[in-house]
Amino acid sequence: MSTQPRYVIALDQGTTSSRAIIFDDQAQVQGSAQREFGQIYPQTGWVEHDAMEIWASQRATLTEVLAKTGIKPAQIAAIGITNQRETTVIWNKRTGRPIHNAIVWQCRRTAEICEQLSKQGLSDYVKENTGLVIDAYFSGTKIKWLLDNVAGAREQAERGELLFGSIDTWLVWKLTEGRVHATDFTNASRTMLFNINTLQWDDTLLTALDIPKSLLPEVKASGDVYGHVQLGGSQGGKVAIAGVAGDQQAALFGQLCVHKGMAKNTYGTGCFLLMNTGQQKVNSQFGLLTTLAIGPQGEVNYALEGSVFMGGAIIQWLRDELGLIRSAEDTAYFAAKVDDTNGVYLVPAFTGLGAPYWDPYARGTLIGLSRGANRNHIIRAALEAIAYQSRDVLDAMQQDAGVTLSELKVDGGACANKVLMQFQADISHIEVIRPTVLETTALGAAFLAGLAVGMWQDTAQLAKLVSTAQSFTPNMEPAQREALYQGWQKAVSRSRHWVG
Ligand SMILES: Nc1ncnc2c1ncn2[C@@H]1O[C@H](COP(=O)(O)OP(=O)(O)O)[C@@H](O)[C@H]1O
Ligand SMILES: O=P(O)(O)OC[C@H](O)CO
Repeated sequence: MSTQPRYVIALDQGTTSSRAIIFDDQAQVQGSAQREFGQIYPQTGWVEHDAMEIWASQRATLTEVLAKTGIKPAQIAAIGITNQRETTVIWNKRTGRPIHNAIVWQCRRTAEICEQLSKQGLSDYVKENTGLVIDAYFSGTKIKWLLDNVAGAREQAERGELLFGSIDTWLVWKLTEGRVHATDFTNASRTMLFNINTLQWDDTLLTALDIPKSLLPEVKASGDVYGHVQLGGSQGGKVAIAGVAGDQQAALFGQLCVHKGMAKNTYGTGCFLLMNTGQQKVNSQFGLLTTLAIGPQGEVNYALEGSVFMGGAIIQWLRDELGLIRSAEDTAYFAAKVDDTNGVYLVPAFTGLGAPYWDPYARGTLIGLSRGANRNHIIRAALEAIAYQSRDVLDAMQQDAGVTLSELKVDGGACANKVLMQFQADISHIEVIRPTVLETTALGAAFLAGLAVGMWQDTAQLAKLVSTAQSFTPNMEPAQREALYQGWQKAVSRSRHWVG
């Protein structure tokens, strides 16, 4: 067997599981390992992870994927890391132990801190300098909460004994045995503490949130070498950690959306639609976020992002709460039994609506029911809701960026569903392009890692390695499309401002 380093490992640390995937130099998956870990809900609306469990699960997948494939550390050119974004860990730099569970991106406990920031008149400042809206989603207020609520934390932080990290930073620290405390631009841009104009930590926001700068990691390019990890014990070897990016930006890179005007939609638990806007920072007028992404040379680019909270999660609800299906795959079968939803709309505003509405008071609505409405119609309405929400974001994005997209690249678990993909093409009047490798997030991290150590030369070479598995061409009359979409907008308006 050749010992040439012709493989890269992507560590994909997600909200519900940790994965390790080995890609070869043709960008083909050679093996993978996955471990789920616990979700901790201490109170309504609070979500935590045990950062030590995350580390253990990620380390285990790394060991397992090497054992499964028989690939030796010497054959690994580099390891890339991609991660659930915003989730916040603070640990003691001497002991390497977290001072508290990680506060997860979904956690709403800091809503009050956000209200105070808004009352201080910081909304415009935050939008202009971080590209974000003031929201509990991002790391900044989570850090403040930990410093204010964990006994002794603030004093320790002021003595320089604590470190903050998003999950990438935590994993790099652990993998390098405490030698490297760093993050990348894409993850930094989700903290609400990072100035996306100057590419520096923002002193005004650090002061407003009372966060000592000594807590913060060094910020590096996504395609830099971050450090080295010893793989395979004393018989093994050192491998570079080269390539770090937040999962949605990694997926954008994995789809090779590295130029202005290229967009992808990831259909996972939620849907995350990102468009690369190149060196141009677009300030959204329609409720989207401005965030950092990665350009063709690994340089910092800007992107617009629309986050939809309920994507594939609607399908889990049909399965787990309504018992209408046994598995997510069943939805395509039942939905295909009917031509349309018979006028039924499902607005999945279970936790309010994200982009472009940002209405925390909206609630789920099943509307348009008539005596003939049956299970198949409701299942179809659930699938269509994923596509309608994506169209909402897509329309906002095209208006903000002043472009008309000719194609939308897709990935994520739910894009396996052909009915959903065809309806997305129809309702958005756009060509939907599904790649052969659906693990685009991991592929993006692998690409960054391989490029950083010279296993691949440039993105033009990478473009030759990826292929389209299937494309879905729009095939709906304009009048029908607009009538359906108007129905959706009417249904959305009925779901809004329901509570509070
Ligand atoms: N064939 C399918 N049709 C519709 N939804 C699906 C299908 N397969 C998976 N899903 C949904 O996709 C989600 C899983 O996708 P994945 O990319 O693994 O998400 P995440 O990374 O957010 O955990 C689940 O919410 C599931 O309900
Ligand atoms: O772990 P995922 O795939 O649910 O992604 C989470 C996002 O990064 C949150 O912003």
